[in-house]
Amino acid sequence: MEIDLDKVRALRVLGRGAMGTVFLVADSSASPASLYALKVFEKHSPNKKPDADRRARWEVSVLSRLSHPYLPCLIGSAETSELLAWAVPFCPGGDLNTLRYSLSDGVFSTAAIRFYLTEIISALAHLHSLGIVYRDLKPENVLIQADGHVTLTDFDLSRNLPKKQNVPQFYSPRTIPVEPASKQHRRNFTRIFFGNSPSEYFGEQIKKAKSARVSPVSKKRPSFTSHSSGNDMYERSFSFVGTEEYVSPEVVRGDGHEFAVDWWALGVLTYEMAYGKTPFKGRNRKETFRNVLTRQPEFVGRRRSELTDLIGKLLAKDPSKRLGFAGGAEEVKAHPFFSGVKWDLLDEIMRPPYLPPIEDLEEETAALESAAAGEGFDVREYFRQLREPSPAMDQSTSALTEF
Ligand SMILES: Nc1ncnc2c1ncn2[C@@H]1O[C@H](COP(=O)(O)OP(=O)(O)OP(=O)(O)O)[C@@H](O)[C@H]1O
Repeated sequence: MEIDLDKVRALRVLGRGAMGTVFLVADSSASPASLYALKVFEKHSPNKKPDADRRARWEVSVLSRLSHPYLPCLIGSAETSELLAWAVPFCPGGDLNTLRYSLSDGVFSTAAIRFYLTEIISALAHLHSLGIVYRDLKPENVLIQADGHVTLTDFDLSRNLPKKQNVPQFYSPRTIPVEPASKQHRRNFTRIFFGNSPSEYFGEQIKKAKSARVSPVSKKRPSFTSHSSGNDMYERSFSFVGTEEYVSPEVVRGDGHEFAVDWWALGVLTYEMAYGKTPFKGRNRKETFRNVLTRQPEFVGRRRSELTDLIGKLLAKDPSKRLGFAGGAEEVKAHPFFSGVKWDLLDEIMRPPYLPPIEDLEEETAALESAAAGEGFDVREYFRQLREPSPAMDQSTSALTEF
């Protein structure tokens, strides 16, 4: 659907990321007016990351293919000479990271972990079935819908892994760009998208780490190789992307990676939900990556259980030994931690452990009322004023730009 930006009033900024600004908007072209999240990418922003244009369009194309209760759908998009904007359903419940911080002890109960994992696995299974590897699973990207169920967000780092055909051979080493931490994360997470091997970045450190590796890594490698995952042959990607504490050993090593990176990230996320911290965090990035390569997760204060067994299997350093590598999502679902889960009836049977507070939900009604009363601002004007602030800048927009 083509969104008519003349009919859209932005009510507030929901968040900012490397790719763009996300607004809560009311669209009066529908009757009654509808509320959604509008992600806006500025085409000519001076802070634009290399390749951002392609990644923004990629995100839109991924969204247009999704149809799953725990994944966002593309409501519509709009493009001007300055902006690319796309709309997805608004999730009023915040994200899993914020939710964890709101808990008194900062960790989820085993039952809550099982609930969230089943929905995330179900969403990953759908992505993988489309040949899409997500590559950015972390609590901040797990949003909570109004009914307490999850939605994964942020697909600009995802990647299509085409089935093996004629394997392209191209590989051009270049300097490794590290994305500056532009996003106001609640913790110091920097997303990384290196073009190729990170070894230049690591220097000596990676060599030390490499010497501790169990499986030898070929020094000579093509940009793509193939292997069998489930019933299909998929290529592997060699780009170095992800979020520091969530990147897998094969990404750190620059070995090439495929769907198993998502199962690794699921292991990190599960650990964080259970222990309130990620398993490999070091004092700096180099130490974190060395830990990713060499250190085993510590299960301090917890008896060995199906949960710790699941985490250990998802965090297998060798991707070919990792849960989910050979058998995909079905293999992960079959782990004893999920015994009794009715995977086909998740929405009907599973009750969310937490629901967004009623005040947060009432925001929707209030937002629609204020939009009907003519409040809000034009997103095109918002960016124009950011570029050329004028003394006459509208008070409400001014406050929002300082958000
Ligand atoms: N559907 C939504 N409902 C509510 N809030 C949302 C929604 N989508 C995104 N947000 C908010 O906007 C923030 C930025 O969104 P998103 O992560 O998609 O942007 P990004 O530019 O791709 O970020 P990143 O730097 O992680 O790539 C999120 O962290 C979240 O707080």
